[in-house]
Amino acid sequence: MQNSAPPAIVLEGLRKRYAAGGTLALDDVSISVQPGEIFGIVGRSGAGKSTLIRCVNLLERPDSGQVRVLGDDMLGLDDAGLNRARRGIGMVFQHFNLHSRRTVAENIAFPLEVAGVPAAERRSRVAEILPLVGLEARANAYPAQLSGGQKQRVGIARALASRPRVLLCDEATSALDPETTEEILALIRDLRARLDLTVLLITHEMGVVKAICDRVAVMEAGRVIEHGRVFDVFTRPAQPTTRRFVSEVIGHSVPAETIARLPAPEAGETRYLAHVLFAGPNSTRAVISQASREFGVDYNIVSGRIDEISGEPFGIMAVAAYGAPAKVTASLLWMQELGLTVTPIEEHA
Ligand SMILES: Nc1ncnc2c1ncn2[C@@H]1O[C@H](COP(=O)(O)OP(=O)(O)OP(=O)(O)O)[C@@H](O)[C@H]1O
Repeated sequence: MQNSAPPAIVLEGLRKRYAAGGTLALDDVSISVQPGEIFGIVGRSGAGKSTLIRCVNLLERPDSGQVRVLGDDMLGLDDAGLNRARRGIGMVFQHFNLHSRRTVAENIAFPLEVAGVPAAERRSRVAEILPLVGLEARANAYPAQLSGGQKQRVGIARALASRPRVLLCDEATSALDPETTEEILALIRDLRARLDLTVLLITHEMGVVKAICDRVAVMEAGRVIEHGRVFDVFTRPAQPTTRRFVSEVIGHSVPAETIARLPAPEAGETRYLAHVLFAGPNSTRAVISQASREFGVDYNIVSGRIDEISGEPFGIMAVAAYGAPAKVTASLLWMQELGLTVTPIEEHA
């Protein structure tokens, strides 16, 4: 998705402090999103994600820094300019934010009504959007009659009403069950391709990033601590926080019964359980047997599987290493130097 076109969104050196003397919600944050890209921002609660995404359409104003969207210098626009620019930026919310007394069609038409679009044009635009989100049959339903997934489809349709080129998704699937989450993510991916959208999303779930993002930035305490192609960040996370996020998705804990069946370490030895993740042509099996030979460490392979991100495969193994503590450590460091990612497995998880 990288290309030479100017970025659709550029955030540069953003700082934001809500209260004098309070902590920085954004501390020198810079990201740039290419046209057509799905860019994810992931972080724990309080990391600054909402503040950041709300700075894109200036629902929140940064104290300093630059915000450029589709070529507009957002902070330099007057009210009329800002209204125009905002029509090019749709936003989808976690809790849908629908009007309960308006039908699906009326909810979708709402932003057009606010923008003064004539009724006939509103109707034809709504008729155009409903099939895009699979809601043709529910035009006259009220939000209370819809499932969570359908409500979010309305939220997405409303965000698309003014034909934006940029879609901001603020935890758009966090209120949905896993199956509905998958459906909505597939819909967003499909709409990106059909409507040529650029998507910036925030989430606390690495599963969402793995499912649809091209690139990701990881936030912590108001800063971007790591960013890159999703495949690279998943297979070679550099920061401990990123490693924890990644292990949520690809390093599920090994069942206690499995661990109980593993031999105990002998006197003077240690047993170290880890996930070993590899990408590209490296054969994990060869690495494991070489590590065994060269470091005198026994590797017991507990489980192994192949997964993929954006069509690129990678392998993940759970291993138990047995040997003298210093040798086990040295062998694992050697694997990391080869580019494999080693994450400890909690024995009590
Ligand atoms: N309106 C506000 N007034 C004061 N402080 C705020 C406000 N909004 C956010 N904050 C503070 O700014 C920091 C970043 O919050 P933000 O909501 O951007 O993080 P987040 O990563 O989106 O977390 P969450 O998922 O919980 O919303 C936090 O310390 C938060 O308490």
